[in-house]
Amino acid sequence: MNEMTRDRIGSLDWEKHSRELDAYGCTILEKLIDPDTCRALIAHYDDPDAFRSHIHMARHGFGRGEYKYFAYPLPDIIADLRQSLYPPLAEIANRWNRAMGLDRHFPGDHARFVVECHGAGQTRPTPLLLRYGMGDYNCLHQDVYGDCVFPLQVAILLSDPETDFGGGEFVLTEQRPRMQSRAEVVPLTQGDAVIFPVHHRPVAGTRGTYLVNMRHGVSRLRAGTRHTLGIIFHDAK
Ligand SMILES: O=C(O)CCC(=O)C(=O)O
Ligand SMILES: [Fe+2]
Repeated sequence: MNEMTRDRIGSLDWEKHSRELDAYGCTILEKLIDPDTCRALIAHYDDPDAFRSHIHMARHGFGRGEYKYFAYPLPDIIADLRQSLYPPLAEIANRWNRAMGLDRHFPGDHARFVVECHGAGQTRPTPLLLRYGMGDYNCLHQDVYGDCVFPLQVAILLSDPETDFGGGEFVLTEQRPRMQSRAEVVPLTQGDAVIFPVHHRPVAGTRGTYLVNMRHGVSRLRAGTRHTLGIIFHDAK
């Protein structure tokens, strides 16, 4: 693993990010990726050998725009990010499971978790690059690909909202039992990563902990082109 990525991620203020995830259902890692690396990642989009599949969202009713799932072996930087981001997130996921009274315990390192996914028949990699042009959007959704689910995921904005695109905000919605839904718009600058729940999270209420259902998506692009890197920790069937 790349020492720099691991050290940088290890030295982040995980107590703060953990608190923000508990309070709001999302947290931002500012400037996780530098602009040169963002551009290098965007350039991968046109490499035909890097991906296992190419999805046109409109064909599936997912929105408008496209994305590609990376093939194994992942490019080094993506493998590094997936491995380095996983351990602090597994601690949060395990704490959340305890709060929800679930037995499920996630192993401390990603390689061991991937073995569990593979055992459940989920063997295809899920990190993806997304590309949106003017008028494109991503409908609210949940990235569940089977029974083996790691409950947190990360999206990294590779484009610069100052110069590359307009609109295209990252949006989260939170459906609370017997209550109206809450929306969160996440302001990202180039290289920022947002951490958010895949499908639900626990919220501490006056009468104990309850589960809220979460979805994420992207609002319509008003101008330009927007690229994102998505890091999902479970593999797919
Ligand atoms: O483009 C985005 O910001 C959202 C991408 C997404 O849905 C994901 O990474 O799972
Ligand atoms: Fe997604």
